Amino acid sequence: MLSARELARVFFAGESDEARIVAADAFDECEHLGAASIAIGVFDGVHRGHQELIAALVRDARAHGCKAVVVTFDPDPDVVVSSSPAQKLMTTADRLHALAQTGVDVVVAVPFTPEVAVLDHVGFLALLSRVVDIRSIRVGSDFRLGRGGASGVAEMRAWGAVHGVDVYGHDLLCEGGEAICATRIRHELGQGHVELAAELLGRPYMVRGGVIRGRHEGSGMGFPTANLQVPDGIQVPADGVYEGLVLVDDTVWPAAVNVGLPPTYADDAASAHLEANLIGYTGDLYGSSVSLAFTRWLRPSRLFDSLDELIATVEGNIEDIRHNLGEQGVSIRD
Ligand SMILES: Cc1cc2nc3c(=O)[nH]c(=O)nc-3n(C[C@H](O)[C@H](O)[C@H](O)COP(=O)(O)O)c2cc1C
Ligand SMILES: Nc1ncnc2c1ncn2[C@@H]1O[C@H](COP(=O)(O)OP(=O)(O)O)[C@@H](O)[C@H]1O
Repeated sequence: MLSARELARVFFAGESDEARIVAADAFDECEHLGAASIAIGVFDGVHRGHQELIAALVRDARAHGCKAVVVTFDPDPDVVVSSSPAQKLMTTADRLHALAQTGVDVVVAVPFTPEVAVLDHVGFLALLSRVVDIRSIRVGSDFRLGRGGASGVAEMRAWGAVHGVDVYGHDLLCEGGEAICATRIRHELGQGHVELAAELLGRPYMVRGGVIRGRHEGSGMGFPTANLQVPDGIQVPADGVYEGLVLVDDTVWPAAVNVGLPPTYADDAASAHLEANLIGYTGDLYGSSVSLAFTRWLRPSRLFDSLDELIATVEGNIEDIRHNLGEQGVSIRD
């Protein structure tokens, strides 16, 4: 099992080192924050590439003797401008929370309204100047802003030259010869490659959800499962069986996870689509909110001819996980 500190990081459950968050609904009333180096982006996933860019932002701020401010959007612009938005790696709340743990001073969420969507860099930077006195700007080298992506690094540099603001186009961090980006991570999750996704993210992929009632058959089979309802629009890894970690209150439990309609019970509408057996847990989870991190792909879900075979196979998976992650919960506050 990971250390308490690492587990807290997986679930963004740390309480220290948190930056101030100016949420989108507080943007209009936000007081002026003073001089700042800023980074602008959506930052879905807050993956290793984002983390590297933000570490460079913190250095920019130090060099300019001012605050480090991450500027992001709520909602994710893709949800507003695209007719078929991608599944997201994080809710906005988690995105802001994860950004607030990167060592910056402030995270500002700009409300992504239709009016903001049409602004080019000149209009957008004027809007931002209401809350910060911009000293430097750092964006990914492929960054685009405005209607049809009208403004990029070159346009922002030209603006910076006039206003005495340094503009840095940050080279995208690569892994395996390819840039790390949210689309790539979504693709890997869609293939069930949760270990590769974790390598790109810098931590295991995590979703949160409420525990709902299922067919109540798990307990009878010897492995009760918490059925999770993940918010709409949030990506879930490909159907299959995984090893995972589940956070309940302050405790992380090793877990055996099934994603997708169980093939053996596919015609039962009450079957769970995402369920986890928490190893070592006894109690009632109905109605509670839990977080689930995917640590290892185990096998595809399959159709079993007999119940005994299903139970023996799942018990084998649980045994494997118990061996790998232990057989009890670990507090993240230790
Ligand atoms: C680790 C794990 C692996 C599972 N693998 C399969 C599988 O391969 N095929 C299948 O039909 N169901 C599989 N299941 C789902 C079980 O059939 C399901 O937990 C059981 O039917 C209870 O459903 P309920 O929670 O809706 O009562 C798996 C469940 C778990 C927790
Ligand atoms: N170790 C455990 N792992 C998961 N859920 C557990 C565990 N122990 C008790 N539970 C409880 O049992 C419920 C699951 O029981 P189950 O028979 O599978 O019913 P359902 O079909 O409603 O999920 C969970 O929602 C939770 O409240």
